[in-house]
Amino acid sequence: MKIRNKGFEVLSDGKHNKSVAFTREERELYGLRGLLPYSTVSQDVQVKRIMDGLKRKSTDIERYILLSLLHDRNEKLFYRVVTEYIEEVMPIIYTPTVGQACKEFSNNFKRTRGFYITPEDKGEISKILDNWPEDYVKVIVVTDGERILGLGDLGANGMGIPIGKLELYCACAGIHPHQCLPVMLDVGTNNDELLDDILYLGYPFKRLQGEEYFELVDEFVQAVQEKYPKALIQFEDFLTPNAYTLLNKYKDKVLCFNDDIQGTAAVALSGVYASTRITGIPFKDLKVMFLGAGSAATGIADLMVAAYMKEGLSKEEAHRQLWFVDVNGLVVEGRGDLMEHNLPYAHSHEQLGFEEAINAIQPHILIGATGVGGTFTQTVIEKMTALNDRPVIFALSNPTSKAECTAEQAYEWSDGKAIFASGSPFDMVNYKGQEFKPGQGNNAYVFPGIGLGAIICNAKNIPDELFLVAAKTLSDLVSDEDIDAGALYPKLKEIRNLSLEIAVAVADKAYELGIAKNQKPHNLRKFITDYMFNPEY
Ligand SMILES: NC(=O)C1=CN([C@@H]2O[C@H](COP(=O)(O)OP(=O)(O)OC[C@H]3O[C@@H](n4cnc5c(N)ncnc54)[C@H](OP(=O)(O)O)[C@@H]3O)[C@@H](O)[C@H]2O)C=CC1
Ligand SMILES: CC(=O)C(=O)O
Ligand SMILES: [Mg+2]
Repeated sequence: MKIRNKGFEVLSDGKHNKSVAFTREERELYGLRGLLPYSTVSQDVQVKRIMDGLKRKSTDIERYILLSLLHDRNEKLFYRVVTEYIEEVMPIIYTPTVGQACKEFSNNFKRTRGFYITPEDKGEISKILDNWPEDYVKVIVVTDGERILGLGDLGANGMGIPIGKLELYCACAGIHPHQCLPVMLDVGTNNDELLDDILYLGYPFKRLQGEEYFELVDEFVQAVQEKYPKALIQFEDFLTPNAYTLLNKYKDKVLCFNDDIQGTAAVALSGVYASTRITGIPFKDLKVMFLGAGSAATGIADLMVAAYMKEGLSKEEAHRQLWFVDVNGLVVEGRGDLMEHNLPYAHSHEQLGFEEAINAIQPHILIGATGVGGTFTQTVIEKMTALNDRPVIFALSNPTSKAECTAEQAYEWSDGKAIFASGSPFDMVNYKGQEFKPGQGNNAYVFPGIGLGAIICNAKNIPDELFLVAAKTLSDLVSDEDIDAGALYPKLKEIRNLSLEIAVAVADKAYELGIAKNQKPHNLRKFITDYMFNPEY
């Protein structure tokens, strides 16, 4: 470790600070004598102090604040805690608590993290980007805060999402923290409550829209390309029409992806693959019904089409296996209210309500991505159970309050038959004396590994093949023991290894496709392992 500062500056530099873990020699060297209490403790003991501190807090938002202050104070200790206790800590730094943290972002704002761009920066984004202190940014997560989880337009308060996603990049895939850049494209908000709140810290105007909006995003993308030409841009939580416009504009030219469309697709497809090991239904025969026809659901369907085609189905046959229901009922031909991404799935059929549609289509799998809690009612789950020995139910909406149904409801209403996964975590459920462990169908299982693979090989772009290979790799890592327990995903505590395996597969595929700009290392797995950030002192 190279530290140039002395004394208090060392202790207030989160990147290097070890606090009471500084040894006698280090205290002498960095001018810390007299500035710390006598005892020198190990990082293990510091981890224990933090975990004890978390237990003493009475709410998750207080735990979020404790961890966020730790992140500022001592980066390595923060990542040791997150890496070692990922199952306990992920629900705090990520969904569901990050939803609450975003709502309260302005109120709880203490120390800045990340980069803010507003319409006032037009023409100067490149210049102000020079204020960012790091030279080697590799991963950028950017949002404009218009669709934060299922919570709607949270404006600049949505900054909690890029921060949380990048924390997962470092903890789950070992990206180096100084190579991460959270970005808030603060183009205003249409949320009147925020605009009326004197504590709101964002750009206090209505959202920039149309041409001007896309020009600002374009200037940002160009500025990043110039300053950090190897950086991956992850678009996150944009409103669906903008999410698609931006993805279609940049996906072939820039190293980027939309996590809600493509990351979610990979994690859901992985769960679908795994479900076939439980139900015994061949993948190509699966009929899937989506509730919600936005970016998350359509992204999944589009990747499933590619997966079906790999199994020999034609594009048209693949589309026919996938059915959507939205607020206005079954998505069918001739409906005048559909968006472009819905059209391939608007089949010739009479228009029906959700429950009638389940009866008519008889899906094996139900995937909810509505952003509306409770939309999988008891009747819906009972209908799915009447049609299937083992109905597969994904309630993907976040945070927990927006889940289409809870884990407990899925198991109770299906009399223990449902194979269930949700976007936000649920605890184990005991139903009629049997223990059920719900899976977490969240893109957090895949985006860190996909991003790691893409930056390691310096991919030109991220085509669908890379998401397909990520999905397959993850599903192959679900153990027989997990499958026997009805789980669709491996245990979260294995996430670092899962991300490594996904990264290897993604980079390998990029080399095979000829889109990797870096030379292929002799031993790709070792090369990636050697790169990965280790939070131990
Ligand atoms: N688990 C995971 O990894 C991920 C989960 N998500 C979650 O998915 C949710 C949706 O995100 P996204 O697709 O981007 O949002 P969108 O707003 O694009 O999509 C929501 C869709 O649901 C429809 N809808 C709303 N209410 C109902 C209802 N009562 N019945 C049927 N359909 C309804 C909407 O119709 P209309 O437009 O007509 O209102 C729209 O088609 C969010 O909660 C988000 O947190 C997203 C990404 C990843
Ligand atoms: C998980 C995620 O990306 C979302 O809910 O938007
Ligand atoms: Mg998202």
